[in-house]
Amino acid sequence: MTIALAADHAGFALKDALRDWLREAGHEVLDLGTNGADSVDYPRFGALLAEAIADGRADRGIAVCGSGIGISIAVNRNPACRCALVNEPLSATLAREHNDANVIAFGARLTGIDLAKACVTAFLDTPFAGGRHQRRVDQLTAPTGA
Ligand SMILES: O=C(CO)[C@H](O)[C@H](O)[C@H](O)COP(=O)(O)O
Repeated sequence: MTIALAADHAGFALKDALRDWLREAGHEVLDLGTNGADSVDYPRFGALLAEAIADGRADRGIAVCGSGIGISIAVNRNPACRCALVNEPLSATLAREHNDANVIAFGARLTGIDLAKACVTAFLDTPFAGGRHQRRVDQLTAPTGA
């Protein structure tokens, strides 16, 4: 499984820490930037991450900005992505079980590295439950939304 990561300037340090931790654990990682504290715009990095999911370069994604809000909105503009903003591990577990989320987002100004690692572990280890949840996920991508 290849995991893509992207962040704006507010999220790059948490993104880099998660990238290094995932690589040390043996995961294939695609780092889409940004790679420093110079101010950049989260829509661009959210779109880069979403495109990597949509074209198959990555199976899962992790998006980080200051609050996690802006970049999760940006990722979710791409219909290939179901991005969940998470602040604690149960949300990451439910995002997988119920929503088949393929991207999670963090707010680096709100969530520390240890909590983020626990969320990522839940995100990577939890399968989609299917069943009634599949019907609802299908509705997310249906042309009418119904
Ligand atoms: O999009 C956001 C808020 O919804 C992110 O937190 C951004 O990282 C934030 O807006 C960046 O703010 P800054 O003052 O330009 O660093």
